[in-house]
Amino acid sequence: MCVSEGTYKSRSSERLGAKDAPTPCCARFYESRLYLLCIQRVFFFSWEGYGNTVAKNSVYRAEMVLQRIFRAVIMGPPGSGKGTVSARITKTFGLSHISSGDILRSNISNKSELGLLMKCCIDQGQLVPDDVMSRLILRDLRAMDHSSWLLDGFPRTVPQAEALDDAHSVDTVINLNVPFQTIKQRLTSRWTHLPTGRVYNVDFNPPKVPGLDDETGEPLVQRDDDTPDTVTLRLKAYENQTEPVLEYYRSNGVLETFTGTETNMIWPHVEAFLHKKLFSVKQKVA
Ligand SMILES: Nc1nc2c(ncn2[C@@H]2O[C@H](COP(=O)(O)OP(=O)(O)O)[C@@H](O)[C@H]2O)c(=O)[nH]1
Ligand SMILES: Nc1ncnc2c1ncn2[C@@H]1O[C@H](COP(=O)(O)OP(=O)(O)O)[C@@H](O)[C@H]1O
Repeated sequence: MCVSEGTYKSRSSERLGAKDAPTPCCARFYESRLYLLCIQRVFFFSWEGYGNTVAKNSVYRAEMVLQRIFRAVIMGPPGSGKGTVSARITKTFGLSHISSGDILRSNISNKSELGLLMKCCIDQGQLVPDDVMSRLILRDLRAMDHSSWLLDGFPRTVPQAEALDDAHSVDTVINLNVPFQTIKQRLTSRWTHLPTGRVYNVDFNPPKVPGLDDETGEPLVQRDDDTPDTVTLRLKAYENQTEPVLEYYRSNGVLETFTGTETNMIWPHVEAFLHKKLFSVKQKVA
């Protein structure tokens, strides 16, 4: 169901408080005549880049082939290493990786009107409205009915988590708990290969040739929303809108939190946890 402009505004101001009520970008989504058109496009658009990512990731390691579908979500503040850890999870366990940010950026690169409105939200450090986002992701998940997946960047609000729950059951939620101070420095030195979402960092994992993607040789870019001011706004949005989702999953008994300041220290714990989790899923089925 589409949320009306009035409903959206009143829900948002309840959640954010009057001073944080929706700012021009999101309001423009709803005021614009484009809105209905956007919703339709969310249903019918197809993204080649996204299809390729899914295809690449669907090669399962033989020993990890599951007899039951396994669905996971990875959460954490911007820059906590969700993309980096997701790449390791997909490589090790063969889950298909779906990144909401990559899907949005792929849409933006098409220069559609919907994409421009999304870019406006992203560049202002705001979240894209829930109903647009939920339709976008759930539509893609419907096309993966028989796959195990790892969802990165969605849900980011409680209504998004509820929309996901209505459609799919989530086996586990991996929460990367990394201090904000660590994050700020990482994001301003993040370089991204936009077509695949591969990320690099001048300190942590620099590309072999500065400025170029290791696999394709294509140029890397710094994201427009990785500036210090926008990072501050994104962290605020995380605190206000995404932290309640952690509580939602904690009370559902599926949240697993990993705390630290370095991905290389966190990763072995995530890997061991998933090994155990996947093994127990397999045992239950056998
Ligand atoms: N210095 C440092 N950088 C890291 C570490 N882990 C990830 N990064 C970098 O931090 C940035 C943000 O990581 P990313 O996986 O994109 O985080 P996401 O925003 O949560 O998806 C990227 O440039 C990564 O290469 C780490 O342990 N140390
Ligand atoms: N589930 C979502 N709901 C609303 N907005 C989203 C969602 N996922 C991504 N976005 C938008 O895209 C931006 C970039 O997301 P992402 O690539 O996941 O960033 P990061 O990995 O640094 O947290 C977010 O700051 C937000 O504006």
